[in-house]
Amino acid sequence: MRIEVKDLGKKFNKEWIFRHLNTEFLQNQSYAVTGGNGSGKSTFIQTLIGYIPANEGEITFESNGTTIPEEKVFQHLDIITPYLELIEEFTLDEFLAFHFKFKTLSNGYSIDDFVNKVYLEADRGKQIKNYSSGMKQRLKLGLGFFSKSEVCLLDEPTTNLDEQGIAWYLENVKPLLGKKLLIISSNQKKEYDFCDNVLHIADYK
Ligand SMILES: Nc1ncnc2c1ncn2[C@@H]1O[C@H](COP(=O)(O)OP(=O)(O)OP(=O)(O)O)[C@@H](O)[C@H]1O
Repeated sequence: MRIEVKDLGKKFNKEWIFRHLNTEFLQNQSYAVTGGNGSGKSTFIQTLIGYIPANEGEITFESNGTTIPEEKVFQHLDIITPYLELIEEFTLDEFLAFHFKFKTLSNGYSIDDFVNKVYLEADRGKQIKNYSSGMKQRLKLGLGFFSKSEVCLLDEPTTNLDEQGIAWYLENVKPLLGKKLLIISSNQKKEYDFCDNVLHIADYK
């Protein structure tokens, strides 16, 4: 998987958040997208995956030299963001049965393995709306960590995690290095200091 970004620009009203952004994201490499609060990290991630439209430029997703049609891009990636809503009415078991109809677990993983990995065994029959914010975040991150998708995008990954949760994040994100195309949007060094490449969003003002 390779993502090519050509002359990308996004503005809200008359203000450019970023402009003339040219870069590429290569298979099995890791990238941090950094910048202060309000610099445009989340906007960039959302524009990259087509969740919000760009005002200028082009984004191409390629697999084995073939362009992936826009409507199929989602089959290749997991995106974990604070604005991603879980289906709160579902219990964990119901949610995972639904989610993994569309996505595939990592090789050799079962739903039970997934539940163990995100430390939610005791809560699998509970509706997600009754989870704490940290439990929801562990579940969301697990969807990126323990899936077979080639691309994992993490926006502010340790939001709502306590010290133990942050240690769990680091323990599980690092094995993805060299195995997935990993893009982490963050302004906290400890969330991304293991990445091979850094993109400062403010360089594209
Ligand atoms: N839907 C929107 N309409 C208008 N302005 C927006 C919208 N979404 C974001 N912005 C503006 O775009 C700028 C970048 O916001 P963004 O959320 O991408 O920053 P960020 O780097 O992710 O910030 P943080 O670190 O605080 O999460 C901000 O000035 C924000 O107010």
